[in-house]
Amino acid sequence: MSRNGMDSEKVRAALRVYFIAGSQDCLQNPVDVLKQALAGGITMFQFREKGKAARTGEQKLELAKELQALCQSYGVPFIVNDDLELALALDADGVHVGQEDELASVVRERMGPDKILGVSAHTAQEARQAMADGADYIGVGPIFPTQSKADAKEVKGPEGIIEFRQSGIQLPIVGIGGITLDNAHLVMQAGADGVSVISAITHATSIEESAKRFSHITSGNGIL
Ligand SMILES: Cc1ncc(COP(=O)(O)OP(=O)(O)O)c(N)n1
Ligand SMILES: Cc1ncsc1CCOP(=O)(O)O
Ligand SMILES: [Mg+2]
Repeated sequence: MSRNGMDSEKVRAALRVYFIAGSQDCLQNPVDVLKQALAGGITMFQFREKGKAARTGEQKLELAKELQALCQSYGVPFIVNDDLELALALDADGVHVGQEDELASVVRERMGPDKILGVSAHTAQEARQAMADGADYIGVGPIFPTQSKADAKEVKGPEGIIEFRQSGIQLPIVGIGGITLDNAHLVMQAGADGVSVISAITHATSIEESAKRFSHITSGNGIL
């Protein structure tokens, strides 16, 4: 057991197919989207209700509760993006913060040792700081160009993950940004423990099939 409660091997396993979504990403009811993604085998879910079309206040809270209950029924961790107060109110499984959000050290302090803390890191220095702050994993990206985040930083390519590993970062890493069924294997080969995906699942013709294929690719079985 690591000092942050969740065993790092369990974190690595949970990162394999890390689905992220909010209502702004979905072409159908987000509850139905998550149901299909769970049926397809996603291993972790991040509630990221963000942007102009996002729900706020009571509507955001109600949606979060519904999505959390679904995750619980599958035994899949439910992580909240950015909103520490919401995560605390729901007793969510964890929080993901970026460099412009609440300080990771504060999030760890307020959530306690047993919750999952994810931090976005763009440099090895940020990754080391995240570890010192009690992060369980780091999100590295955008690996490829993305349409899902307007203020995304410059594209890193899978090389970005290779560089992190070469500089000695051993924390669990999930790649994010523009990851599809065609390029996910490159992210895993670069040294990531998993892939974080929004549009390749939310916009898929079959959400369940897309999640299943990501699961297959990230389990080391190659491209279907
Ligand atoms: C798994 C994962 N990695 C990175 C991010 C991006 O976080 P951040 O940089 O704070 O940007 P927003 O998602 O808040 O717009 C993430 N959400 N998840
Ligand atoms: C939240 C986030 N952070 C970096 S890229 C990104 C969006 C990823 O979305 P997509 O999988 O649709 O490219
Ligand atoms: Mg953020």
